[in-house]
Amino acid sequence: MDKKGRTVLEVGADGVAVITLINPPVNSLSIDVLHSLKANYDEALRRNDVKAIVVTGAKGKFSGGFDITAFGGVQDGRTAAPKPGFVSVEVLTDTVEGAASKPSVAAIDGLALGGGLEVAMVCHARISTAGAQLGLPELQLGIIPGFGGTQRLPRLVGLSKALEMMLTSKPIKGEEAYTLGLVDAIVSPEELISTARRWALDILERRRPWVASLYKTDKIEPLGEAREILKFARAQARKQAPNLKHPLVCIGVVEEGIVAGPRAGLWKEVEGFQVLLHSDTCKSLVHVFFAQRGTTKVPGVTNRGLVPRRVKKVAILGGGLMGSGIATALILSNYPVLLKEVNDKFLQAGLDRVKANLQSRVKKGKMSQEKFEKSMSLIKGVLDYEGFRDVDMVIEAVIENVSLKQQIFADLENYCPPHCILASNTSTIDLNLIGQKTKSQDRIIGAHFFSPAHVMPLLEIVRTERTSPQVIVDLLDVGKKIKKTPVVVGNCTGFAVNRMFFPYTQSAILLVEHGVDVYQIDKAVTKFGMPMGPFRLADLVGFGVAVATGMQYVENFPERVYKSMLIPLMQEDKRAGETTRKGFYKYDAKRKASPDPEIKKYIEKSRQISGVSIDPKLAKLSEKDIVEFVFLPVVNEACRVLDEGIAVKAADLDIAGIMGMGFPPYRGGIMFWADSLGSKYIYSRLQEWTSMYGDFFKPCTYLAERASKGASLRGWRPQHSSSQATP
Ligand SMILES: C[C@H](O)CC(=O)SCCNC(=O)CCNC(=O)[C@H](O)C(C)(C)COP(=O)(O)OP(=O)(O)OC[C@H]1O[C@@H](n2cnc3c(N)ncnc32)[C@H](O)[C@@H]1OP(=O)(O)O
Repeated sequence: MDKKGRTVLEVGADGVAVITLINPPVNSLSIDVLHSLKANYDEALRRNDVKAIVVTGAKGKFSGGFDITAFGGVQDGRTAAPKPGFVSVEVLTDTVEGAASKPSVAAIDGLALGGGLEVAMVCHARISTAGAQLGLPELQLGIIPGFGGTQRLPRLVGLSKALEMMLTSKPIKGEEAYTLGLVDAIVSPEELISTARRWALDILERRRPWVASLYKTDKIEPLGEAREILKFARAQARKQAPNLKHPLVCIGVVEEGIVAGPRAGLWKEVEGFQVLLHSDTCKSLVHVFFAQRGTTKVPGVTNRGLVPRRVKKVAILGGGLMGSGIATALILSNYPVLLKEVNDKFLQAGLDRVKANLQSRVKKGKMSQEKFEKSMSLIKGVLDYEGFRDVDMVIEAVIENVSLKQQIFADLENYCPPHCILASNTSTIDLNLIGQKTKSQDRIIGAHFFSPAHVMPLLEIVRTERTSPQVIVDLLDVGKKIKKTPVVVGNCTGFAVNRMFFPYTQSAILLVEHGVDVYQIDKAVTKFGMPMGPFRLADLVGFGVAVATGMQYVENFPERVYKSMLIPLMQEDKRAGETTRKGFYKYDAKRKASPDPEIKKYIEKSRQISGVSIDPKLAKLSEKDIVEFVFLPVVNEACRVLDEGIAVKAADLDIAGIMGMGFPPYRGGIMFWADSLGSKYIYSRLQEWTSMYGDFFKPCTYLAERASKGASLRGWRPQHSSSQATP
């Protein structure tokens, strides 16, 4: 079998051996790289012409850490992993760090993450470039550092900072690493290797200290203080991520090192790593890691060798909540933007919203005043189309009105240059309809942002059967530049996210009409990991939107809409959600939600209209049952979305749900989670509920087929990856 990566050893006339990690694209530490690293180290330590060692990574990147593609194989036993503790203790601690006669220096450029930084911390000094990223992001994958990072990082930067870096998974830049003492010098990329070589010789000749990080004690806080820090970190972890064990394991392992000594800590790390590697959380988060990177791989589009065209100027139509949010996202990434409105008043309001969005960043310390001013200088308000003659992309974000949008697109065709991308932020209207009065169907595309657009990470890119691949590639590139995760989907009611999650509120309402408590549902769903339950979400979005969306669904999927008057009844009484201070919850002046007993009367009335009576079986629903009632219809709709080719692959739906709705990533996404329950189980539950509560729950053909074979829901790719899909 082909080897996956290697290291090379080169010995210079100065007696310094440079060992280079080579495994593109990020020089990850595959099992082959680790074996090769050990072999080269053994050789360097053995050879008489080698006095000192420098470790570095090829092509300006030290290492992105352990090879994440190897996780699956190790988890299911296909890949023979080295025995526990072999890399961490035997190779890195006892051979490299413990080398009695030859010092090692890490030369870091680009990135040193996870296992990469752990290898560097084992060296006796670290030289870095200013822009390099250093961090231990293992927790984002559901594991803890496994090559001694939990022990060495606190000894190099102190306990508080080390815990912060590990628990948030956020890397730091070389400059900060130098201030903290994680690296010993900052140099330019050109001087990196030569400085590291000299440094290694200086250590050998005792002109610089020979430091084994594992045994440093000067940065570690005294025991009493350390215990307080650990206690605080534990409380925070329990509060922020009550469903997750691995942050607590990490804190426990760090504590062991402080209380019982670093070697005991190393072994506890080995033990914790092994257990977590096989956890469902790790499997889910690794899936999410690759799924997120996979959204930009669209068969028939991104494999054609098309190069994204440069978008130099963007125009946005509409300065409302969405338009101003989109404008904010664009100027934050240095795109010059024209914001068009219909009159001065609206225009000023739009510009003010953009300003407020940026100011809130300044207030939170996330943006400097200088960057604020620079960003604001990139936006220009206009009232006509004159400035549109040299824009490369337009994003329309006006109200959801078909004839208005048709007129706008016809105007755009007249004013914008012929190459200009014509995007709409519609969340409901058919893009074919929007472009009906133009001859530019090939450059019409959906750019569906989620509110608030400058914060939410998802960008649904909606293609019609006529959108050209070049335009999709262009928008994918813009999406990446404005730091969104783009997911390419087909044209249908609600596209992927809203369509999948329409049944989310629907089944919750069905349960309520059958006697389940509103707040019990929200509690079960938030405990499962959603940022908020369906009722709190409905309040946030506002009932106006809920009713309008509901109508779209009744029109397009009448057979599977649960028709309830609950929301319209409340809306009639001017309870329309958070903005009216009353919805399913009541809100105080600070918008804090609390349950409202008054909603009982609306529920009673809507129950009567629906002709539904309280079902005593549902009165004692467990939290698990509530979660399944709410999410299995979402899975059912997701299956339809996949089967119709609206989504290219199931993993895209996982990411869409995570990024667009806040589905907990540690459950892997909606389809990944569904497969953990099994298609047979889901099918049988939906069937049972269909017989009891009607066709709202009826499993779709795709789900029925998969269940009959006992097959996974994800392991299938649509034959037609086109956007064409009729609901
Ligand atoms: C024992 C140890 O303690 C355990 C570990 O080390 S676990 C690993 C810890 N390391 C990490 O978590 C880092 C993960 N990687 C990242 O955060 C980012 O990829 C990065 C910052 C390195 C680069 O980001 P960016 O430049 O935006 O490129 P990105 O698209 O993410 O990655 C480029 C490619 O490298 C791959 N890649 C990145 N890190 C990888 C890794 N550690 N292993 C395998 N592949 C990796 C990506 O999958 C992607 O592949 P693709 O082109 O086929 O999609």
